[in-house]
Amino acid sequence: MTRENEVILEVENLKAYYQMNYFGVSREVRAVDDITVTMRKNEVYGIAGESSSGKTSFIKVLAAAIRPPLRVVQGTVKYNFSNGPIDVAHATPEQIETVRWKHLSYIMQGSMSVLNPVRRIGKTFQDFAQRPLGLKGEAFEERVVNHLARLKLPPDVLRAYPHELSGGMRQRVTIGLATVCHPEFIIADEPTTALDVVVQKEVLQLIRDIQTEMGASVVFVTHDMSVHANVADRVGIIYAGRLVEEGPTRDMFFAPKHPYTAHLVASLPRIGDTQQRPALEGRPPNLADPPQGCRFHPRCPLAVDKCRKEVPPMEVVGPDHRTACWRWKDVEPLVNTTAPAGVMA
Ligand SMILES: Nc1ncnc2c1ncn2[C@@H]1O[C@H](COP(=O)(O)OP(=O)(O)OP(=O)(O)O)[C@@H](O)[C@H]1O
Repeated sequence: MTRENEVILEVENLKAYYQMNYFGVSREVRAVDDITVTMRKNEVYGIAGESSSGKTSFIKVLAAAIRPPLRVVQGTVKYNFSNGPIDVAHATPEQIETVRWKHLSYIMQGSMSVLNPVRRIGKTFQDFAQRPLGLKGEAFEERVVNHLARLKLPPDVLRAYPHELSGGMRQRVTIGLATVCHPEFIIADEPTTALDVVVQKEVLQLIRDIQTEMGASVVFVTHDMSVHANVADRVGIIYAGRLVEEGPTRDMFFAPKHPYTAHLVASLPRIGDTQQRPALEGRPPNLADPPQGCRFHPRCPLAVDKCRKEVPPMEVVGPDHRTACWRWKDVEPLVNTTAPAGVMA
Protein backbone atom coordinates (compact mmCIF):
# COMPACT_ATOMS: atom_id res chain seq x y z
CA MET A 1 0.00 0.00 0.00
CA THR A 2 1.42 3.42 -0.93
CA ARG A 3 1.51 6.21 1.61
CA GLU A 4 -1.16 8.02 -0.44
CA ASN A 5 -3.61 5.19 0.19
CA GLU A 6 -2.98 4.95 3.92
CA VAL A 7 -6.04 5.82 5.94
CA ILE A 8 -5.58 8.72 8.36
CA LEU A 9 -9.19 9.08 9.53
CA GLU A 10 -12.03 6.61 9.91
CA VAL A 11 -15.44 7.94 10.91
CA GLU A 12 -18.00 5.25 11.65
CA ASN A 13 -21.75 5.67 12.09
CA LEU A 14 -21.27 9.08 13.65
CA LYS A 15 -24.28 10.77 15.19
CA ALA A 16 -23.89 14.16 16.90
CA TYR A 17 -26.97 15.97 18.11
CA TYR A 18 -27.68 19.33 19.78
CA GLN A 19 -29.59 18.32 22.89
CA MET A 20 -31.40 21.22 24.48
CA ASN A 21 -33.85 21.70 27.29
CA TYR A 22 -35.96 24.85 27.46
CA PHE A 23 -38.23 25.20 30.48
CA GLY A 24 -38.54 21.43 30.80
CA VAL A 25 -39.18 20.82 27.08
CA SER A 26 -36.36 18.89 25.44
CA ARG A 27 -35.44 19.33 21.80
CA GLU A 28 -32.90 17.41 19.76
CA VAL A 29 -31.38 18.71 16.51
CA ARG A 30 -29.89 15.81 14.54
CA ALA A 31 -27.11 17.81 12.91
CA VAL A 32 -24.88 14.80 12.12
CA ASP A 33 -26.90 11.66 11.55
CA ASP A 34 -25.07 8.43 10.85
CA ILE A 35 -22.06 9.49 8.78
CA THR A 36 -19.43 6.92 7.80
CA VAL A 37 -16.41 8.17 5.87
CA THR A 38 -12.71 7.46 5.42
CA MET A 39 -10.01 9.99 4.61
CA ARG A 40 -6.49 9.26 3.38
CA LYS A 41 -3.04 10.62 3.99
CA ASN A 42 -2.10 13.41 1.61
CA GLU A 43 -5.57 14.06 0.25
CA VAL A 44 -7.75 17.15 0.16
CA TYR A 45 -11.35 16.24 0.94
CA GLY A 46 -14.00 18.90 0.36
CA ILE A 47 -17.36 18.93 2.15
CA ALA A 48 -20.26 20.71 0.47
CA GLY A 49 -23.92 21.27 1.24
CA GLU A 50 -26.31 24.14 1.76
CA SER A 51 -26.67 26.24 4.90
CA SER A 52 -27.71 24.37 8.08
CA SER A 53 -27.02 20.95 6.55
CA GLY A 54 -24.62 20.06 9.40
CA LYS A 55 -21.22 20.71 7.77
CA THR A 56 -19.81 22.79 10.63
CA SER A 57 -21.22 20.44 13.27
CA PHE A 58 -19.59 17.48 11.49
CA ILE A 59 -16.16 19.03 11.27
CA LYS A 60 -16.36 20.30 14.85
CA VAL A 61 -16.58 16.66 15.86
CA LEU A 62 -13.65 15.79 13.55
CA ALA A 63 -11.70 18.67 15.11
CA ALA A 64 -12.50 17.49 18.65
CA ALA A 65 -14.08 20.90 19.24
CA ILE A 66 -17.40 19.65 20.60
CA ARG A 67 -19.15 21.82 23.18
CA PRO A 68 -22.60 21.36 24.71
CA PRO A 69 -25.35 21.39 23.58
CA LEU A 70 -23.61 19.39 20.77
CA ARG A 71 -22.98 15.81 21.85
CA VAL A 72 -21.73 12.68 20.15
CA VAL A 73 -24.52 10.15 20.66
CA GLN A 74 -23.08 7.33 18.57
CA GLY A 75 -20.07 6.30 16.53
CA THR A 76 -16.32 6.76 16.42
CA VAL A 77 -13.84 9.26 14.92
CA LYS A 78 -10.49 7.44 14.76
CA TYR A 79 -7.28 9.07 13.59
CA ASN A 80 -4.14 7.06 12.86
CA PHE A 81 -1.55 9.66 13.82
CA SER A 82 2.20 9.06 13.86
CA ASN A 83 2.10 9.15 17.69
CA GLY A 84 -0.61 6.45 17.77
CA PRO A 85 -4.34 6.03 17.13
CA ILE A 86 -6.95 8.18 18.88
CA ASP A 87 -10.75 8.25 18.83
CA VAL A 88 -11.43 11.95 19.38
CA ALA A 89 -15.16 11.35 19.90
CA HIS A 90 -14.35 9.50 23.12
CA ALA A 91 -10.95 10.83 24.16
CA THR A 92 -10.38 12.80 27.37
CA PRO A 93 -9.39 16.49 27.14
CA GLU A 94 -5.87 15.48 28.21
CA GLN A 95 -5.62 12.93 25.38
CA ILE A 96 -6.87 15.53 22.88
CA GLU A 97 -4.21 17.98 24.11
CA THR A 98 -1.54 15.48 22.96
CA VAL A 99 -2.69 15.79 19.33
CA ARG A 100 -3.99 19.37 19.21
CA TRP A 101 -2.04 21.56 16.70
CA LYS A 102 0.88 19.14 16.38
CA HIS A 103 -1.18 16.41 14.69
CA LEU A 104 -4.69 17.87 14.31
CA SER A 105 -5.41 21.51 13.58
CA TYR A 106 -8.57 23.47 12.92
CA ILE A 107 -9.05 26.71 10.99
CA MET A 108 -12.38 27.96 12.31
CA GLN A 109 -14.99 29.90 10.36
CA GLY A 110 -14.11 33.63 10.47
CA SER A 111 -10.47 34.33 11.32
CA MET A 112 -11.35 37.00 13.89
CA SER A 113 -12.91 34.39 16.15
CA VAL A 114 -9.52 32.65 16.61
CA LEU A 115 -7.47 35.83 16.87
CA ASN A 116 -7.86 37.52 20.23
CA PRO A 117 -8.51 41.20 19.38
CA VAL A 118 -6.57 42.47 22.41
CA ARG A 119 -3.55 40.19 21.95
CA ARG A 120 -0.71 40.81 19.52
CA ILE A 121 -0.31 38.13 16.81
CA GLY A 122 3.07 37.08 18.26
CA LYS A 123 1.44 36.34 21.64
CA THR A 124 -1.28 34.28 19.95
CA PHE A 125 1.43 32.22 18.20
CA GLN A 126 3.02 31.64 21.62
CA ASP A 127 -0.32 30.55 23.11
CA PHE A 128 -1.00 28.10 20.27
CA ALA A 129 2.35 26.73 19.25
CA GLN A 130 5.05 27.13 21.89
CA ARG A 131 4.14 24.06 23.90
CA PRO A 132 3.41 21.68 20.99
CA LEU A 133 6.64 22.74 19.25
CA GLY A 134 8.70 22.50 22.42
CA LEU A 135 10.72 25.58 21.42
CA LYS A 136 11.45 28.75 23.37
CA GLY A 137 12.87 32.24 22.90
CA GLU A 138 14.81 32.87 19.70
CA ALA A 139 14.43 29.33 18.38
CA PHE A 140 10.65 29.65 18.61
CA GLU A 141 10.63 33.11 17.04
CA GLU A 142 12.87 31.96 14.18
CA ARG A 143 10.56 29.06 13.43
CA VAL A 144 7.49 31.34 13.41
CA VAL A 145 9.16 34.06 11.31
CA ASN A 146 10.29 31.48 8.71
CA HIS A 147 6.80 30.04 8.58
CA LEU A 148 5.25 33.49 8.17
CA ALA A 149 7.66 34.19 5.29
CA ARG A 150 6.29 31.13 3.49
CA LEU A 151 2.85 32.66 3.85
CA LYS A 152 4.22 35.94 2.45
CA LEU A 153 3.79 37.70 5.79
CA PRO A 154 6.50 40.04 7.11
CA PRO A 155 7.92 39.47 10.64
CA ASP A 156 6.41 42.70 11.98
CA VAL A 157 2.98 41.04 11.72
CA LEU A 158 3.92 39.45 15.05
CA ARG A 159 3.78 42.85 16.74
CA ALA A 160 0.42 43.79 15.19
CA TYR A 161 -3.05 43.49 16.66
CA PRO A 162 -5.61 41.64 14.48
CA HIS A 163 -7.55 44.82 13.59
CA GLU A 164 -4.38 46.34 12.09
CA LEU A 165 -4.27 43.65 9.37
CA SER A 166 -6.37 43.28 6.22
CA GLY A 167 -8.90 40.43 5.94
CA GLY A 168 -6.58 38.46 3.63
CA MET A 169 -3.62 38.91 5.99
CA ARG A 170 -5.68 37.80 8.96
CA GLN A 171 -6.75 34.69 7.09
CA ARG A 172 -3.09 33.95 6.22
CA VAL A 173 -2.17 34.42 9.89
CA THR A 174 -4.89 31.92 10.83
CA ILE A 175 -3.54 29.43 8.28
CA GLY A 176 -0.07 30.10 9.73
CA LEU A 177 -1.31 29.29 13.24
CA ALA A 178 -2.92 26.10 12.04
CA THR A 179 0.15 24.91 10.12
CA VAL A 180 3.20 26.13 12.06
CA CYS A 181 3.43 22.82 13.98
CA HIS A 182 3.26 20.81 10.71
CA PRO A 183 0.10 18.90 11.64
CA GLU A 184 -0.82 15.68 9.88
CA PHE A 185 -4.48 16.65 9.53
CA ILE A 186 -5.83 20.14 8.87
CA ILE A 187 -9.52 21.02 9.14
CA ALA A 188 -10.73 24.29 7.62
CA ASP A 189 -14.26 25.70 7.86
CA GLU A 190 -15.15 28.11 5.04
CA PRO A 191 -11.51 29.29 4.75
CA THR A 192 -12.28 31.72 1.95
CA THR A 193 -15.75 33.05 2.73
CA ALA A 194 -15.88 36.83 3.17
CA LEU A 195 -12.65 37.34 1.19
CA ASP A 196 -12.66 38.98 -2.21
CA VAL A 197 -12.13 36.75 -5.24
CA VAL A 198 -8.42 37.54 -5.75
CA VAL A 199 -7.57 36.94 -2.09
CA GLN A 200 -9.71 33.79 -2.14
CA LYS A 201 -7.57 32.34 -4.91
CA GLU A 202 -4.40 33.24 -3.03
CA VAL A 203 -5.60 31.65 0.20
CA LEU A 204 -6.69 28.46 -1.60
CA GLN A 205 -3.36 28.17 -3.37
CA LEU A 206 -1.63 28.66 -0.04
CA ILE A 207 -3.59 25.84 1.59
CA ARG A 208 -2.82 23.60 -1.40
CA ASP A 209 0.93 24.47 -1.33
CA ILE A 210 1.27 23.89 2.39
CA GLN A 211 -0.66 20.64 2.14
CA THR A 212 1.64 19.36 -0.63
CA GLU A 213 4.79 20.56 1.10
CA MET A 214 3.92 18.95 4.42
CA GLY A 215 2.19 15.88 3.02
CA ALA A 216 -0.77 16.70 5.25
CA SER A 217 -4.39 15.72 4.78
CA VAL A 218 -6.91 18.53 4.56
CA VAL A 219 -10.65 18.46 5.02
CA PHE A 220 -12.40 21.71 4.28
CA VAL A 221 -15.96 22.92 4.20
CA THR A 222 -17.50 25.35 1.81
CA HIS A 223 -20.87 25.73 0.15
CA ASP A 224 -19.04 27.17 -2.89
CA MET A 225 -18.76 24.34 -5.44
CA SER A 226 -16.24 26.23 -7.58
CA VAL A 227 -13.79 26.14 -4.66
CA HIS A 228 -14.21 22.36 -4.47
CA ALA A 229 -13.67 22.12 -8.22
CA ASN A 230 -10.34 23.93 -7.81
CA VAL A 231 -8.97 22.42 -4.64
CA ALA A 232 -10.46 19.06 -3.62
CA ASP A 233 -9.30 15.56 -4.62
CA ARG A 234 -12.58 14.11 -3.39
CA VAL A 235 -15.86 15.79 -2.48
CA GLY A 236 -18.49 14.67 0.04
CA ILE A 237 -22.00 16.13 -0.10
CA ILE A 238 -23.97 16.55 3.12
CA TYR A 239 -27.73 16.97 3.05
CA ALA A 240 -29.78 17.33 6.23
CA GLY A 241 -27.14 15.79 8.49
CA ARG A 242 -26.31 12.88 6.21
CA LEU A 243 -23.55 12.19 3.72
CA VAL A 244 -25.53 11.59 0.52
CA GLU A 245 -22.70 11.20 -2.01
CA GLU A 246 -18.93 11.20 -2.17
CA GLY A 247 -16.50 10.67 -5.01
CA PRO A 248 -13.47 11.92 -6.93
CA THR A 249 -14.05 15.62 -7.70
CA ARG A 250 -14.20 15.13 -11.46
CA ASP A 251 -16.82 12.35 -11.21
CA MET A 252 -18.95 14.45 -8.88
CA PHE A 253 -19.06 17.25 -11.45
CA PHE A 254 -19.43 15.19 -14.61
CA ALA A 255 -21.30 12.11 -13.44
CA PRO A 256 -23.14 12.86 -10.17
CA LYS A 257 -25.13 9.93 -8.81
CA HIS A 258 -27.40 11.79 -6.41
CA PRO A 259 -30.11 14.24 -7.58
CA TYR A 260 -29.01 16.76 -4.93
CA THR A 261 -25.38 16.72 -6.16
CA ALA A 262 -26.67 17.14 -9.72
CA HIS A 263 -28.45 20.33 -8.57
CA LEU A 264 -25.44 21.71 -6.70
CA VAL A 265 -23.19 21.11 -9.71
CA ALA A 266 -25.73 22.61 -12.10
CA SER A 267 -25.76 25.83 -10.09
CA LEU A 268 -22.15 26.58 -11.11
CA PRO A 269 -21.72 29.14 -13.86
CA ARG A 270 -20.30 27.76 -17.12
CA ILE A 271 -18.53 29.73 -19.78
CA GLY A 272 -20.82 30.39 -22.75
CA ASP A 273 -23.73 28.60 -21.08
CA THR A 274 -27.12 30.07 -21.95
CA GLN A 275 -29.11 27.09 -20.65
CA GLN A 276 -31.81 27.82 -18.07
CA ARG A 277 -30.79 26.22 -14.77
CA PRO A 278 -33.54 24.25 -13.05
CA ALA A 279 -34.19 25.67 -9.58
CA LEU A 280 -34.40 23.34 -6.61
CA GLU A 281 -37.88 23.68 -5.11
CA GLY A 282 -38.54 23.76 -1.37
CA ARG A 283 -36.32 24.14 1.66
CA PRO A 284 -34.04 21.77 3.58
CA PRO A 285 -35.87 19.93 6.38
CA ASN A 286 -35.98 20.90 10.03
CA LEU A 287 -33.33 18.72 11.69
CA ALA A 288 -35.39 18.57 14.88
CA ASP A 289 -38.04 16.69 12.89
CA PRO A 290 -36.55 15.32 9.67
CA PRO A 291 -38.72 13.45 7.15
CA GLN A 292 -38.79 9.65 7.05
CA GLY A 293 -36.98 7.69 4.37
CA CYS A 294 -34.58 9.68 2.22
CA ARG A 295 -34.35 13.20 3.69
CA PHE A 296 -34.16 14.69 0.21
CA HIS A 297 -37.39 13.09 -1.00
CA PRO A 298 -39.71 16.14 -0.48
CA ARG A 299 -37.54 18.11 -2.96
CA CYS A 300 -36.46 15.29 -5.23
CA PRO A 301 -37.73 15.15 -8.82
CA LEU A 302 -37.06 11.39 -8.93
CA ALA A 303 -38.75 10.45 -5.63
CA VAL A 304 -40.92 7.31 -5.58
CA ASP A 305 -42.83 5.66 -2.75
CA LYS A 306 -39.81 3.72 -1.50
CA CYS A 307 -37.87 7.01 -1.04
CA ARG A 308 -40.58 8.28 1.33
CA LYS A 309 -40.38 5.18 3.53
CA GLU A 310 -36.89 3.68 3.49
CA VAL A 311 -33.52 5.29 4.17
CA PRO A 312 -31.27 4.57 1.16
CA PRO A 313 -27.97 2.94 2.17
CA MET A 314 -24.61 4.21 0.86
CA GLU A 315 -23.85 2.12 -2.23
CA VAL A 316 -20.60 1.86 -4.15
CA VAL A 317 -21.31 3.14 -7.68
CA GLY A 318 -17.76 3.41 -9.05
CA PRO A 319 -14.12 3.61 -8.00
CA ASP A 320 -14.07 5.66 -4.75
CA HIS A 321 -17.62 6.77 -5.55
CA ARG A 322 -20.58 6.12 -3.19
CA THR A 323 -24.12 7.44 -3.12
CA ALA A 324 -27.21 7.08 -0.95
CA CYS A 325 -30.05 7.14 -3.47
CA TRP A 326 -32.59 4.46 -4.44
CA ARG A 327 -32.68 5.90 -7.96
CA TRP A 328 -28.99 6.63 -8.61
CA LYS A 329 -29.07 4.78 -11.95
CA ASP A 330 -31.58 7.36 -13.24
CA VAL A 331 -29.64 10.45 -12.17
CA GLU A 332 -28.52 12.52 -15.14
CA PRO A 333 -26.30 15.63 -15.06
CA LEU A 334 -28.70 18.60 -15.24
CA VAL A 335 -26.59 20.73 -17.55
CA ASN A 336 -24.64 20.18 -20.75
CA THR A 337 -21.08 18.88 -20.57
CA THR A 338 -19.28 22.26 -20.62
CA ALA A 339 -16.78 22.25 -17.77
CA PRO A 340 -17.46 24.64 -14.90
CA ALA A 341 -14.57 26.99 -14.10
CA GLY A 342 -11.61 25.05 -12.72
CA VAL A 343 -12.75 21.54 -13.66
CA MET A 344 -10.77 19.88 -16.42
CA ALA A 345 -12.96 18.47 -19.16
N1 LIG B 1 -25.37 25.85 19.07
C1 LIG B 1 -26.42 25.30 18.48
N2 LIG B 1 -27.52 24.97 19.15
C2 LIG B 1 -28.58 24.37 18.56
N3 LIG B 1 -28.65 24.06 17.26
C3 LIG B 1 -27.58 24.37 16.51
C4 LIG B 1 -26.41 25.01 17.06
N4 LIG B 1 -25.51 25.19 16.05
C5 LIG B 1 -26.09 24.70 14.94
N5 LIG B 1 -27.33 24.21 15.21
C6 LIG B 1 -28.27 23.56 14.25
O1 LIG B 1 -27.64 22.41 13.71
C7 LIG B 1 -27.96 22.26 12.34
C8 LIG B 1 -26.67 22.17 11.53
O2 LIG B 1 -25.96 23.40 11.63
P1 LIG B 1 -24.49 23.61 11.06
O3 LIG B 1 -24.01 24.94 11.54
O4 LIG B 1 -23.66 22.43 11.39
O5 LIG B 1 -24.77 23.65 9.48
P2 LIG B 1 -23.83 24.17 8.31
O6 LIG B 1 -24.09 23.25 7.17
O7 LIG B 1 -22.42 24.29 8.76
O8 LIG B 1 -24.43 25.60 8.01
P3 LIG B 1 -23.71 26.94 7.49
O9 LIG B 1 -23.24 26.66 6.07
O10 LIG B 1 -24.81 27.94 7.54
O11 LIG B 1 -22.58 27.24 8.44
C9 LIG B 1 -28.83 23.46 11.97
O12 LIG B 1 -30.18 23.03 12.03
C10 LIG B 1 -28.54 24.46 13.05
O13 LIG B 1 -29.67 25.30 13.29
